[in-house]
Amino acid sequence: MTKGKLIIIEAGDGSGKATQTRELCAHLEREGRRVHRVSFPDYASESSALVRMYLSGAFGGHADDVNPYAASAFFAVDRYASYRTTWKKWHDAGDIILADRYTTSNMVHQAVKIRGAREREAFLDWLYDFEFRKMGLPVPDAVVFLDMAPEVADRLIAARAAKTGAREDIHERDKEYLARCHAAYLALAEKYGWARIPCSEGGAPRPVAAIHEDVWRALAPVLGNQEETK
Ligand SMILES: Nc1ncnc2c1ncn2[C@@H]1O[C@H](COP(=O)(O)OP(=O)(O)OP(=O)(O)O)[C@@H](O)[C@H]1O
Ligand SMILES: Cc1cn([C@H]2C[C@H](O)[C@@H](COP(=O)(O)O)O2)c(=O)[nH]c1=O
Repeated sequence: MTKGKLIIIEAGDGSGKATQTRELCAHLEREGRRVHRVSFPDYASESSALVRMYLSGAFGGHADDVNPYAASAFFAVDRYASYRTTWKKWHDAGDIILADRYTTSNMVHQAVKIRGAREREAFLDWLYDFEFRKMGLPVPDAVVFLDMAPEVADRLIAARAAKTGAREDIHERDKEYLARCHAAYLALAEKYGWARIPCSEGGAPRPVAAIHEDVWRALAPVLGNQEETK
């Protein structure tokens, strides 16, 4: 059976993933494509209980307090539940699935806790085996990395928090950790051929529509887009 396409929108915290996933979904819908959005963690589901405990500091107030294997398992289990209860049927039917974060977030946000290069590689091998082979989650067809400078993302998070009153989680409030994550995103994008889209210049975010145009163009070979951006 031909499965659908699984496209991942990845980036550091507050870098525009939800915004660009929405833009891409709306564009594909205008083209008459069958497309669905999912996002991880799946905060609305009870399957994310351990993730919520971890991010709110129940196991320690710093990201590095929780070993990456344990934390990765929390996120992977949440993904498995979402796949089996929600989007497997759409993927099996040949639809396009747009995911705001995926295993790729564990590859960055958990792997950076491991300082040694050899140990980090061993972790990435373990993670691939755990999520894709043992759990049977689908391997993405394409990964788009939104490259927003950490200091710009930080301002976007602060502006959003001022509007919504949302509290920063243990990852978001650790700026040194977020800078390590950004460096890891750059390295993994290069290593795995993720499409890197520059999202800020001169200390400011690029316009949402301009970023979307680049995302659209980057995905044309995978999605078979018929036309340029509208
Ligand atoms: N290119 C942009 N220019 C200006 N503001 C933006 C841009 N992209 C996103 N924003 C705003 O920045 C904030 C963060 O964006 P968004 O929620 O899309 O990021 P995210 O990566 O999904 O965040 P998180 O990692 O916290 O889930 C939102 O308030 C959004 O409206
Ligand atoms: C899915 C997933 C996420 N993470 C990390 C990445 C972020 O720092 C948080 C989630 O925060 P968001 O602002 O709600 O996107 O969790 C991870 O380490 N592993 C994962 O699989």
